[in-house]
Amino acid sequence: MVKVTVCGAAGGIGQPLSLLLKQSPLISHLSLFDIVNTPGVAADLSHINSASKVTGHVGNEQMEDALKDATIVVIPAGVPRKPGMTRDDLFKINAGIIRDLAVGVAKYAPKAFVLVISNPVNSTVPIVSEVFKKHGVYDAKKIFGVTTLDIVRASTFVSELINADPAQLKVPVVGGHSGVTILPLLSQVEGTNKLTQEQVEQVTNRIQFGGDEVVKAKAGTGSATLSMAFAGARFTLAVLDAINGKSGVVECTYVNLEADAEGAKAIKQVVGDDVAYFSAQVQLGKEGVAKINAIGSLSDFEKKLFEAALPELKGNIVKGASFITDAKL
Ligand SMILES: NC(=O)C1=CN([C@@H]2O[C@H](COP(=O)(O)OP(=O)(O)OC[C@H]3O[C@@H](n4cnc5c(N)ncnc54)[C@H](O)[C@@H]3O)[C@@H](O)[C@H]2O)C=CC1
Ligand SMILES: O=C([O-])CC(=O)C(=O)O
Repeated sequence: MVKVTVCGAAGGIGQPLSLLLKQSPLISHLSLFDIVNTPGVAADLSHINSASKVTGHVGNEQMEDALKDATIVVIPAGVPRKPGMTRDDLFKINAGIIRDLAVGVAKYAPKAFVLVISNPVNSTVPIVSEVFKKHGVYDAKKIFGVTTLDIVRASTFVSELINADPAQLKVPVVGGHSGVTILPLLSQVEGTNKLTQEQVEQVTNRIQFGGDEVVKAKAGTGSATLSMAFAGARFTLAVLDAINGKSGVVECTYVNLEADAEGAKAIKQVVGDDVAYFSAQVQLGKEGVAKINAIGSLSDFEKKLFEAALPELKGNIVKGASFITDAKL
């Protein structure tokens, strides 16, 4: 039995993400949790003729049923940005939402893989980790920040420039998931040597601020939901493939570097000892993180991007972790 619970399932990301997951034969029970509207979403999705069972759960009193025995918990719960806001501006509201959901997961599904979509990801992942530590159920190998949308965007934008197939083109994007902390490594992609430095800088900026492009176009009605649902489903299905024993599953994802002490060594040589969380190319296995791959070679331009990213990333991590370490749960 593979149960996947989506927390925030009635939202802009939650609904299309649940639709995509309903199509997967790897899932036997899709459990939809939110503070509103999940009975309707669940009734609707349950008419789709794929094998999985769909259940809807609303509010804290139904949280245990929603979460218990879950193999994977995906969390797109919380408020999205409006124009003019940074992802960090969401901390005020989303930190508390993520803390409370993490307490529920730590109590009712302590062995689940937790996939955090809610922003600011750079801080919400440390929040989940610290809650799990306080409950004595922490396993760094199983808690992931979903940065797949950065990878999806990078494949799209770069392939337009080098005339490649976007579905096949892999562009590593490491670091964090906000503005300058998003670090696309174009120099590692075959075919990008054709680009001028100006093109490299422009497309790097577009990847870093792709979220803002959508926020602006949606003009106050929210941020990326459909492309995020696609990216979230891709990452969830990759985790499921790895759980099912598929080898060679590698995705960029934001993890605590403790998840692979050996792999972390090479990364820390580049980012320093005091960066606890980093999105890297991660090999996924049955137990979660199997190996964190090295960052690889960087161009001079990319080295400068790292310098700009690290102070903000470290600040975001400390802000998230101390929200829990300084609190009583
Ligand atoms: N990691 C990434 O790449 C991306 C992250 N996001 C983030 O995802 C989050 C959700 O975005 P949208 O779906 O557009 O927002 P939305 O407002 O459309 O949906 C959020 C859902 O969360 C629910 N919710 C609120 N508090 C809850 C709680 N305590 N328990 C369960 N559910 C709760 C709401 O009722 C709502 O249905 C935002 O924080 C956004 O910034 C968005 C795009 C990309
Ligand atoms: O930009 C936002 O606020 C939502 C997000 O994380 C993204 O689209 O990458």
